[in-house]
Order: sequence, then C-alpha cells, then structure tokens
Amino acid sequence: MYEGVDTIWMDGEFVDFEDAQTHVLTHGLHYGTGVFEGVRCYDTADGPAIFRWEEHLERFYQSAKPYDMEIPFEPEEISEATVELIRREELDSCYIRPVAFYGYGPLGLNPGNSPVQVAIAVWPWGAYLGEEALEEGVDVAVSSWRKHASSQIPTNAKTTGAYVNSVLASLEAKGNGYTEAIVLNKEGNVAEGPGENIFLVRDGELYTTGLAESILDGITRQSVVDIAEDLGYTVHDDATISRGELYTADELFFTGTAAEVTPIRSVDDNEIGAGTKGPVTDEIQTTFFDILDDPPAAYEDWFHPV
Ligand SMILES: Cc1[nH+]cc(COP(=O)(O)O)c(CN[C@@H](CCC(=O)O)C(=O)O)c1O
Repeated sequence: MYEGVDTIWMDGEFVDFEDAQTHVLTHGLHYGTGVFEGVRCYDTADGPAIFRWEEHLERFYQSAKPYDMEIPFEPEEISEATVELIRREELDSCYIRPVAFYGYGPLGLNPGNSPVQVAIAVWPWGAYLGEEALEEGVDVAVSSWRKHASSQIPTNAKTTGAYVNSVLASLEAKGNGYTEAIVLNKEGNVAEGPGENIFLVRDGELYTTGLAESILDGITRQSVVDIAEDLGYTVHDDATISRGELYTADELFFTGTAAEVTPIRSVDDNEIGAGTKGPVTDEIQTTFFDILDDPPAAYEDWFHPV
C-alpha cells in the first residue's frame, strides 16, 4: 500500500517513513484517544487538487473538541505541510491521512499530561472496495453489530478508538463472504456503512440517513446531495431508513472519501434493483467523477490546488 512513500510529516517535521514512530505507552494506542481525517487529492484537468480540503480540515479540528484535545498546529500549518508533503512525494493523486492523538505520557484515562502529537501521511489508494466495485457494485450484509449511538460516542467526530465498531462490522461481513457491511443504529434503523454513508433511491428520489441516525456527517455525502439537487433530483437528506427499505430499494450506493460513489448490488443476498449499478447511481457517479476530472466553475471552491 505504501510502496514508494518516503516521507511523513510528524509534529512539525518531515521525517523518513521508517522514522515516523511512537512509543508503546502512547495514550492513543491504549485508549483510542485520537482523531483523524480521510481526504483525497485528485489529478484534475487544472492540476492536482485536494477535494473539499477546507471542510475536512474543519472537521479534523472539530473532532478533537470532545476530547479537550488542542491540536498544537494552526490549520494553515497543517495545510502547508500537506501540500508540501504531496509535492515531495510527487503524487498527482493520493489519499491523505492526518491524525492527531494523545502521545507518550502517564497512562490513566485522563490524557491531560500526555502531549498531543500530529502526523500526516499520503499514499496512492485506488478503489476502496475493489476495482470492479465502482462499476459492478458490491454485495453487502447487515451487521449483527449495531452502530454506537451518538449519545455514547460523538458520531460526528472521527475518533480513532470509535472505529473498532466499524472494524467489527467489516470483519464480520468479510468473514461471511461479503464486501462490506451496513450497520443499523440502536433503534434498529439504518445508520451507514463502517466507513461510508449510504443513499437509497426509490421512485426517482434519493434518501440518505440524517445525523440523528448516529452517522458521520460525510463530506462526500454532502457533495452528492448538492450534485443530485443540481441535477434536479429530490433529495431527502434527513431520512430514517428501515432495514426492510434496504431490500425494496430501487437502488443503493455508498459514499465516502475512500469509497467515492460505490453502488450496492445486493443486501443479505437480496438483489437490489437489477442487481447492478442503477441508472440514478450511474448518473450521480458519472457526474461526481466528471467534476473531479475537470472541475466546473460552479464547484471550483471544492478544490484546493496543490
Ligand atoms: C463511519 C464513516 N461514515 C461515513 C464516512 C464518509 O465520510 P466522508 O469521507 O467525509 O465522505 C466515513 C469516511 N471513512 C474514511 C475512512 C476509511 C478508512 O477505511 O479508514 C474515508 O472514507 O476516508 C466514515 O468513516
């Protein structure tokens, strides 16, 4: 995955990949007290550009707040370091992973005396759910693991430790021969995927679960809502979707920085629609990738040049 990656930015310095280490008594390793972002840089017609960078950077700092975590760098410093790192790696497109965590200090739940460390890594990352997934769609299963509720962990924050919930759901799905999971919330309605938001198409209208369903407020989700509305679709972006509605949907698809727009062709072995990428999904996905390839003026503020 990291072939050819030489450098990582860590705590204000560019360091060699193999030197980007942390101590085994790092607070974040023991208690999951870290926050991160997943971002993509695309090789657009206007050159390499980071997609929705300002929104991702804002969410990075917001995610730290519930943990009293002061990220010891200004957004401008993180931004400059990220652009410089992409240039040093000579990548026209890449996945970008900023992470901030309570580092090496006295253990115990209170992280107060552990320093906050920050690192940024970039690497080429292709289709998250497999090369054929974007075209053919994926087979998914509803997980027996429920999404933790927003009353239990701030689901609008990308907390490293919270992702054990996603790991459990993803491991279960893959262990049972599916590509990905869909997780229900504690009410038993649809939340999202382990690392994706979810959209449902019914009678030509789009539905996506709202923040009250204990989901991450996905930036790709919001971008797809905007794109769909600009295409003239009615979008219900605060939907409650029952498990049964998954099976009777005309179309389903995931959205996410890593997943981009990935069609779902079956749920629990029930074919969705025609069992392949549906026409609305195809139009949304094609428009999404066209915007990434050659950003129209209307979307130019979605792109941060590298
Ligand atoms: C739980 C979850 N829900 C929705 C999304 C989509 O959010 P956005 O990227 O802002 O559209 C992601 C991103 N998942 C990231 C991490 C994936 C990983 O395996 O790590 C990502 O897509 O980068 C989630 O982790």
